[in-house]
Amino acid sequence: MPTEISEKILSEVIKTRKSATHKGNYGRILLIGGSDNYGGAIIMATEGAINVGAGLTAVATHSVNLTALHARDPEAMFIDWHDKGLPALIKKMDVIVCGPGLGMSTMAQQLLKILKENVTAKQTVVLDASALDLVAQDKNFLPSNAGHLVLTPHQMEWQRVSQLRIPFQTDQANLTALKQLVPQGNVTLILKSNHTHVYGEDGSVFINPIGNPGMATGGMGDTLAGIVGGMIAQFGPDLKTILAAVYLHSYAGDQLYEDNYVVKPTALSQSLPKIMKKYATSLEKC
Ligand SMILES: NC(=O)C1=CN([C@@H]2O[C@H](COP(=O)(O)OP(=O)(O)OC[C@H]3O[C@@H](n4cnc5c(N)ncnc54)[C@H](OP(=O)(O)O)[C@@H]3O)[C@@H](O)[C@H]2O)[C@@H](O)CC1
Ligand SMILES: Nc1ncnc2c1ncn2[C@@H]1O[C@H](COP(=O)(O)OP(=O)(O)O)[C@@H](O)[C@H]1O
Ligand SMILES: [Mg+2]
Repeated sequence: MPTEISEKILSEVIKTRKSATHKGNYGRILLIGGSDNYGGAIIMATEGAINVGAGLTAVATHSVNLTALHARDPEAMFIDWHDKGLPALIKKMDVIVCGPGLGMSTMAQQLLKILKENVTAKQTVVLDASALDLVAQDKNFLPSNAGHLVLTPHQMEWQRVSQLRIPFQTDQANLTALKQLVPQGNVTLILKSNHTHVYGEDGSVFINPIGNPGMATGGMGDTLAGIVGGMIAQFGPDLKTILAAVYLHSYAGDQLYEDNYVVKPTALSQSLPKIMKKYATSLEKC
């Protein structure tokens, strides 16, 4: 039976910030994605990362997305995904999130190749959306040399990657498929649904008991990918950080759903700093 993630994970993971710190202490994150059709996806992922407090956030995307990105999020740095400086930038990062709105083009494939060639064991890679669909087509795209991998498929993306049809995605089958995909085991699977399951590298299984159907709207998973990346950038790639990120996303969604019919991903991101302050403060008082 999976263990339920509970509210206490938030105060366990979210730390009150110390005075003698600067942005470099809260992690560097690069988000890669956003084709000419799907710019919104990488912007929503970026908003997730910025609003959980990543210290420095950079975005590698199609140049057509620059104005929209900077109009919404001047906190984010930008690099054209064709830029020859991308490999050097990847090397400077703590966390790389790849996939939201990436698409399936030759360029998208090239970007995954560049990521794989430049990532090191000190870094965490979060793969979402199109990046997972490309891995489903060719397992060589998996950046297995990263120190830690986090995969965030929805059920259909996981079907494509694991070859397990949705009704057959049981915890045991998912763990077996994950082991086959990443035999070295430095991987966490966040299998998204109305009650997301999280599979740790030690074979542990967790279920998220919260969340709501107001969250069933395009961009909600992109936002989660950014939240997961931003939390790891600050608090490290432990399973607890990942569980806290999943819980926080749904907790914020539930707060908004109390008096909104639909939960907009951008509104969810806006609400995160206040929620995090509350949980960090409660730890301070202990
Ligand atoms: N604003 C933007 O720029 C946005 C851009 N986006 C970008 O679009 C790209 C494609 O990603 P995608 O997720 O939209 O398409 P795909 O992978 O084909 O999945 C849909 C298929 O899976 C099925 N399905 C079954 N179970 C499911 C489940 N639990 N959750 C979800 N789906 C489930 C589902 O079933 P059906 O609806 O038919 O019942 C359907 O057949 C990717 O790069 C992404 O980042 C989006 O992020 C949106 C906002
Ligand atoms: N009915 C629901 N109840 C709870 N959470 C939901 C529901 N529908 C969607 N979600 C959440 O929204 C997110 C959807 O992810 P995904 O399908 O990748 O969205 P997108 O690709 O459009 O950004 C997941 O985190 C999922 O858990
Ligand atoms: Mg998605």
